[in-house]
Amino acid sequence: MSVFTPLQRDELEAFLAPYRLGRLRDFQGITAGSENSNFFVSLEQGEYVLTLIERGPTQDLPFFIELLERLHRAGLPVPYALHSEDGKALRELAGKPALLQPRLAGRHVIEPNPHHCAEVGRLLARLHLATREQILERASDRGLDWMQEQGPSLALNLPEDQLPLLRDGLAEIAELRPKLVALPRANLHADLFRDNVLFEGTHLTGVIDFYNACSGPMLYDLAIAVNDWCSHPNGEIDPERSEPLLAAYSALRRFTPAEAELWQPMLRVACVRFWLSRLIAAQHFEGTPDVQVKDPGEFHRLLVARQQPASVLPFAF
Ligand SMILES: Nc1ncnc2c1ncn2[C@@H]1O[C@H](COP(=O)(O)OP(=O)(O)OP(=O)(O)O)[C@@H](O)[C@H]1O
Ligand SMILES: N[C@@H](CCO)C(=O)O
Repeated sequence: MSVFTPLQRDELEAFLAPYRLGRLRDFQGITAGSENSNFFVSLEQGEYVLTLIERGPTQDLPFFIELLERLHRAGLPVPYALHSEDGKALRELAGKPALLQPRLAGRHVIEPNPHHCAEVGRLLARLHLATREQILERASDRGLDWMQEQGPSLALNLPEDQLPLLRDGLAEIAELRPKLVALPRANLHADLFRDNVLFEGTHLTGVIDFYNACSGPMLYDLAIAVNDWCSHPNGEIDPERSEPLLAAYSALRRFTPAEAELWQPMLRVACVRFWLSRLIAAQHFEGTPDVQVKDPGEFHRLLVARQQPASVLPFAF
């Protein structure tokens, strides 16, 4: 279970009182998640999720709050920070920045089918369309510069046979950087994995965990999503899932020729990003009880598979 900061009932009750949502019925730490501490909180007036922010610069929290507020107003199924009676959305609990959000319905889908993938494509297009005219600027703290900074030292601990792949991935990012940053931009979720989306049947009911959200090239969000939602266990892309995802997206926002040209490299950039962050997480938390560590090897496999042309962006229709 990934609860880095355990809570006592009385400190939680004191924290919740100013929301005026009734008495605390129950609360429990959430087992999923690997970055922040999350709790399901049952109050007399409903079900909520409490998040204690465990990493990242706290000066960025107003960005997340404003982005989610805007997406909520645009009708997207996202959590948003509730305000306490004195008007505060961002508060503090156990020495950590803390947010209380409505609990969204639905469950994570581990084995998505083409319908789930089409829903994810539509959701991403709606997110980009809702923000691209008036982008809330925030550079990712795990962006291209971060990859170039972290990559070489993380490479030192890699098995010999994995080194060239990472080195080539970083060289490609350095070479393509000017083209990548010139692609059409919007606000991005930047972490749209299966464990950040909720479904009831094939209906998408929630998108959570916006703590990697940033401004950047929209194509990057698609690459992240396709890598996670549409890959076979051997790392290869499954066109039965990637094509509906990309088609549903492009029905709402057409891809540009520049995006089509950079699609394969962008899939690789997204592999490098999560390969590196998982290597860091494994270094810090491997063997730590109750902390979920995701396999860095998964993104090694995906990056191997992405050396061959993997999927085509439907920019022509
Ligand atoms: N608003 C919400 N409504 C319903 N469930 C939620 C909500 N927020 C979080 N959860 C549940 O809590 C789990 C962990 O949340 P989250 O993914 O935000 O954790 P994290 O540690 O910040 O992220 P991650 O490891 O995915 O980067 C989710 O998988 C989901 O089951
Ligand atoms: N979604 C990420 C973890 C949070 O950034 C991963 O699967 O590595």
